[in-house]
Amino acid sequence: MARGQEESKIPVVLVSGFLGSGKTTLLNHLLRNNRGIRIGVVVNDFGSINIDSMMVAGQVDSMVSLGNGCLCCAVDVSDMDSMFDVLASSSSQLDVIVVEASGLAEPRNLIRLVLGSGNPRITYGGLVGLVDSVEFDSIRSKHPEIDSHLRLADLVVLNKSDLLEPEELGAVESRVRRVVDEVPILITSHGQVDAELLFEVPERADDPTEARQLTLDELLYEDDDHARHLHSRYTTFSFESAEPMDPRRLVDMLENPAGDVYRIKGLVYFGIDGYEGKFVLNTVGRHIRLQPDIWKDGEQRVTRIVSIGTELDEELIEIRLLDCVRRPGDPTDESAMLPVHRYST
Ligand SMILES: Nc1nc2c(ncn2[C@@H]2O[C@H](COP(=O)(O)OP(=O)(O)OP(=O)(O)O)[C@@H](O)[C@H]2O)c(=O)[nH]1
Repeated sequence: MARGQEESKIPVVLVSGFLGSGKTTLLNHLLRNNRGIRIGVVVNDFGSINIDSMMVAGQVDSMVSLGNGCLCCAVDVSDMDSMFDVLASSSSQLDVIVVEASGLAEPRNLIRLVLGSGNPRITYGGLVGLVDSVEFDSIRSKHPEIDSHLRLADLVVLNKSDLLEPEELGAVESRVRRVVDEVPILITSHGQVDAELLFEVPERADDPTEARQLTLDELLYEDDDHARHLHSRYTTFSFESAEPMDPRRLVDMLENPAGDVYRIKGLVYFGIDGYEGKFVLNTVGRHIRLQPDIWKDGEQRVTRIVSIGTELDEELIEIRLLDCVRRPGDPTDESAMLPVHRYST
């Protein structure tokens, strides 16, 4: 364990990966299967509605009631250091802090923040780079900078292996291997990574000193090419409606999203007889999921949807989403839910 080096220090492990690669899924898995490790969580989301933290918070709530010391904080990058102060306070007694980077974050900047933290109890615990094995090639062709992000990782997690045939998966793994060279690659599905594996600092197989490429000085003085900064190319659009949504029009919109939307996530309220619960919405590229869930006590019945993409036509997206709001005369019986069932199992 990284802690072994200095008993009082808490390793901060960064989890990065492009939009939709499975960071929240991995985090939820870790929190559910923490093996008694006390995990503090920082969610650094991008977008005005912090859906990731809502999802993770759902897990953390239940864990807190079990008394295992999980914390969850949604923060902006600039708040990270004060977050570390709170998390590392002696009362929290955490074993590790996991930071879920926004899908658009530059991992180098996050590493800088951790290495530059003024908190004496914090130590950099390594970077986990998630890869969506299905989308790897197409993301890379649009964002060649992904290669350098992955090379910073201590462990590359090749996720969504369940969606590929073994042969295809092997081919993707070889391509990732060519990019990351000696960085260990772990093949998983649904972010099922053993907590104990992540909370060690993996040594590079060939040269343990290579990790020193990430010294503070080098990170601070290396000039980022901001023209290629992912944030500058991606925008988010947040939508909220207290009125229920029409399932058929919403599914149609998801199947044919407006403009260059890469990822849609959120919570949907249909309010159909027998389907009064919430639906957790996740689309990655053409992959759509609408998973039924229950509202927590006191949770507002609203639909919240965040669209993420390049050069979003916000006006058009809003028109399309407003068109999905239920109108008088729309069916409200069980059959109205049929289009949703295609994506809810
Ligand atoms: N089939 C399959 N689906 C997965 C796997 N991992 C994650 N997913 C699904 O992929 C979608 C995106 O996963 P998230 O965990 O939200 O991804 P993320 O990286 O946190 O996404 P951003 O916050 O947008 O960057 C969700 O619908 C997940 O259920 C996997 O291994 N296999």
